Amino acid sequence: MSETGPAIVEPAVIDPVVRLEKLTRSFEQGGVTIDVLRGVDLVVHPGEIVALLGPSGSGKSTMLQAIGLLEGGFGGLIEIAGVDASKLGKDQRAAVRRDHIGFVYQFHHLLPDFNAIENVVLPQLITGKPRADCEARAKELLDALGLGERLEHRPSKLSGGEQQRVAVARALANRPRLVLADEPTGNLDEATADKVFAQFLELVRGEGSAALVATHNERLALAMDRVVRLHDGVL
Ligand SMILES: Nc1ncnc2c1ncn2[C@@H]1O[C@H](COP(=O)(O)OP(=O)(O)OP(=O)(O)O)[C@@H](O)[C@H]1O
Repeated sequence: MSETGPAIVEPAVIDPVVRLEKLTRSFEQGGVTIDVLRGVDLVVHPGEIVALLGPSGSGKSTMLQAIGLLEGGFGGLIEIAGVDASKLGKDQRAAVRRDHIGFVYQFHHLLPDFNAIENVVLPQLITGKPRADCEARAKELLDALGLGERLEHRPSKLSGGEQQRVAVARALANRPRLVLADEPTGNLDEATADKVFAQFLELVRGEGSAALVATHNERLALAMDRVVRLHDGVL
């Protein structure tokens, strides 16, 4: 021990991946105002995998759109990786999405004219990374998802579960700090959904990303680190 005693180690200050405070969103429909989100508070920490449950129409997708910085019209605070989104313009929001967030939807939204590996390479190319590195990363992810023999297949030649696994690889390609998933296995039969979701969780955990997963499925929710429920516009 030195004369001055042991070094004092300051705890590292790590920003939450997501911080919402009093998030609100209303929609006008036929002259009626519907208050969908009425003051949602949420913190998601780095590497944490959170299930977002709630009945149909409770606002789960609306919440993911807010966090994904996909739409305006929200009240309250939305902070992503320590950045206050309300202070950002359109291009800066797009940059935060590109650098920090990966998306998986209920339907895969893969580009039909590109094969599996190309679908995972494309979102990486816009970051300016060399193509060979993008391809190596895509191959690594698709291999990990058991699609090593399907790299050259277009989406129409893949099964529903395989298509969704390519979508998972695409979401993780740029090593996002946060994955937003909206019913990621909602379009699959139960057995396939369980298998794909287990692979999704393993990969997200292995990558150290945080995830917020909207689902109706209580069984899937139990496999995650924490469950939050949206009810009457609040968590
Ligand atoms: N662009 C919009 N214009 C008007 N109303 C909207 C709009 N988007 C969503 N809503 C309404 O907001 C409410 C919440 O919708 P949202 O899709 O977020 O719910 P959800 O919990 O994801 O539902 P589900 O589980 O069925 O997907 C619904 O009543 C919906 O009709």
